[in-house]
Amino acid sequence: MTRAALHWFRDDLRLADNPGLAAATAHGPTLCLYILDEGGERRRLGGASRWWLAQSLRALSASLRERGAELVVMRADPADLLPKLVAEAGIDLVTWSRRYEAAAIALDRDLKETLVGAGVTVRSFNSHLLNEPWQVSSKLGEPMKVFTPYWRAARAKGEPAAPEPAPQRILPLPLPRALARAAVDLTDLALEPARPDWAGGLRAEWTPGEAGAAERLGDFLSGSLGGYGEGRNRPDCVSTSRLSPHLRFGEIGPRQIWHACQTASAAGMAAGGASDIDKFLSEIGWREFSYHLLFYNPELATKNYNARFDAFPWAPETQALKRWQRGQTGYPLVDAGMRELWATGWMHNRVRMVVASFLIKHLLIDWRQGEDWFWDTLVDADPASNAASWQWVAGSGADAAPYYRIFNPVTQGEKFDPRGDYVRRWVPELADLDDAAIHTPWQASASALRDAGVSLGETYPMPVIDLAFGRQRALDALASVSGETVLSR
Ligand SMILES: Cc1cc2nc3c(=O)[nH]c(=O)nc-3n(C[C@H](O)[C@H](O)[C@H](O)COP(=O)(O)OP(=O)(O)OC[C@H]3O[C@@H](n4cnc5c(N)ncnc54)[C@H](O)[C@@H]3O)c2cc1C
Repeated sequence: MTRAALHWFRDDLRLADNPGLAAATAHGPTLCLYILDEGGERRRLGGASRWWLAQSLRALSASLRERGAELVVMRADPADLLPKLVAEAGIDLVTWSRRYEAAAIALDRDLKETLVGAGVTVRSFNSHLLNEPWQVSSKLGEPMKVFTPYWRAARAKGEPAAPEPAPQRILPLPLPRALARAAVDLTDLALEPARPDWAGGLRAEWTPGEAGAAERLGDFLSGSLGGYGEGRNRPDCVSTSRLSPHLRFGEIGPRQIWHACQTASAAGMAAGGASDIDKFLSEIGWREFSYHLLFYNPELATKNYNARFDAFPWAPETQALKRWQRGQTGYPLVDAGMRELWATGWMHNRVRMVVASFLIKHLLIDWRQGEDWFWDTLVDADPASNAASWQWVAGSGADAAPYYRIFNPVTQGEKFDPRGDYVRRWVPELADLDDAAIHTPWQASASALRDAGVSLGETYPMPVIDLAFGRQRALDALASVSGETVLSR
């Protein structure tokens, strides 16, 4: 029997450290396939993610071509397409990297059953995580609910396997003639915005694809890893790796990041010391923990992890949500973050926490509205990390920040953007205010505002809500569902 393989690319858009691709190409001529599947139960990708996906597929296609293969792209229901394709092409091995959302798991399970029933070998692999959700558990064998013991247990498992290099050459398996017409050009997928083309800021900021991810990692290890433990809180400098969208689409995997940290450190090439590396890897640990939570709580993006929050008295829909989305709340740090998100598809973690807390607590808007907006606008919108992080800020999640921890956008700005550089970059109409007023324009004197060319209510909005009022309203709302009275602190 001739040997022929198919590797189905999904959230593993890379050649190196891709064990499914390696197994397929070692088996025989390989069909490299990506399917855009928008019909099933899986959540449709948001706009920024669709843009990223288009660039990433383009990069993957070019790397495959350099190694002799083609990326075949189709828009289809995988449950229909794959059995037909495998039969037509005489494929006897199908490989893929595992996914962890309930709808994807169900699809993969059913498909595997069908293919195996047809005599095809199906092999699935882990390329997305250091540890798959079921590999870490409490001493009683139960899912973990608290990050610190989770991460301790994960680290106790030892070093992750060393990443495999990319295959040098790939023997291509041509698409059978009967299905050739089902293949589409990337542009036919209409993943990128046309009119209006809002992606200019994304293009300027990012280089999607495996090579772009490797470059980001290299720059980080020799740059902002130094002092990461402290610096990671500063949105006014490049203080973190910005690897999140690359990880989201599997252009790089956590095993590669882990080993690159160790190698750079051993070679004296890492800008940071052991504590910076530990802190950085523990952030990768939060990503792992989020997948652990998602796997055991498939409705993490829509349902309160802590059911006590089901009765939470959210405020009725107002214009406030729109003002938050557009970066027009009148609080400079919040507005800077929301505008950075709109322009680049990304926002610094510290600012994500501040804008999320402001929406949920000061504006009393259901965290799901914020999660949804981030899902549409983030290039790193991730089914696990986005949902887990929103629930973390809301206080409804696992190991969450207590609901009564309410970030004050003014003091957060003064602490983490002390000279106002971040605000000046993203809220240019405030650029000429002096440092003392940059986070509180409504408190500036009339002459300071005039000198800076700021006219409140015209060139920049008045605050959408009074902070003390919003804070107390949030605490009262909490008391109504928990019976806890939290004194203002
Ligand atoms: C409300 C809210 C929503 C978020 N939504 C997402 C999301 O959709 N996708 C996403 O990847 N991250 C999300 N995060 C987590 C975090 O903000 C981003 O991962 C981080 O800002 C990405 O920047 P970086 O790559 O420079 O991070 P670095 O500091 O360089 O961290 C390295 C990697 O660790 C992971 N990581 C870091 N912090 C976290 C965290 N708190 N939770 C989970 N993983 C983390 C990311 O994969 C990141 O790339 C969210 C945080 C909040 C508060």
